[in-house]
Amino acid sequence: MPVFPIPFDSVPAQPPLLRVDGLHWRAPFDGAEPLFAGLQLHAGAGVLGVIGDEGRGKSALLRLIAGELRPDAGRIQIGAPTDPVDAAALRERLFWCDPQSERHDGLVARDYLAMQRQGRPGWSEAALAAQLDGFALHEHLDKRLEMLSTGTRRKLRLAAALASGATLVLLDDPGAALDARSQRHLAETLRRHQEVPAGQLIVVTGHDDRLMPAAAPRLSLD
Ligand SMILES: Nc1ncnc2c1ncn2[C@@H]1O[C@H](COP(=O)(O)OP(=O)(O)OP(=O)(O)O)[C@@H](O)[C@H]1O
Repeated sequence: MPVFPIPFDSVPAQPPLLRVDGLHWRAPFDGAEPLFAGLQLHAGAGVLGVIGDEGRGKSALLRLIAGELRPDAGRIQIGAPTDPVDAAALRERLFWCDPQSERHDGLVARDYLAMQRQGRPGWSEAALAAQLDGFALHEHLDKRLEMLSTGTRRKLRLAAALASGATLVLLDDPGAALDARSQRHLAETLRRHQEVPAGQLIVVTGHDDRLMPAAAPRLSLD
């Protein structure tokens, strides 16, 4: 297992939207190696790729950033240091697109989207429409999530993430289980976002950087 520190500044000229300082974490089971030992990561608006083989800690890093896992040591800050830290403010700032989640599977797709829209002042109907077109989701909007294929469910979650307007969007292995057309659409969406990031950071994990815009910075966990 790799052990860091990695000094990493994706776009040093911009104010960071994500700061990870001195992150230490190991999985809570006997014999687990530390996955992060002093990770430093400051990233500004745009796309950040987190690349690594199986088990390198890509999902764990996103869960640590999302607050689902507790760091053993270190600080994680989303947005400016002066931003409020209550749950509503965090919801505005963060969209965590967890592909493993089954939380919303009983909802009809358009109700899932309506629920995700709540409490997100940056939500964009235009961005949502572009994602529904790009991922060919219109015909699925009246179905419950549990009736959808794995790929379609993932596309629906990605559409919500990309419409959310959250300051920080975390996409865990978004290319997995996507058809070729959807992969092209996602790569194009990320490329455009890298060109015009509009104050938003999208963190994308993957085993390789196929989906990443050429200009986007990468953090390798290998
Ligand atoms: N929520 C968790 N609780 C306990 N251990 C975890 C948790 N998430 C990950 N781990 C452990 O951390 C290690 C890294 O797993 P992780 O899923 O982050 O890797 P990954 O790079 O995302 O791999 P993959 O490409 O296979 O998804 C594994 O040993 C895993 O068992």
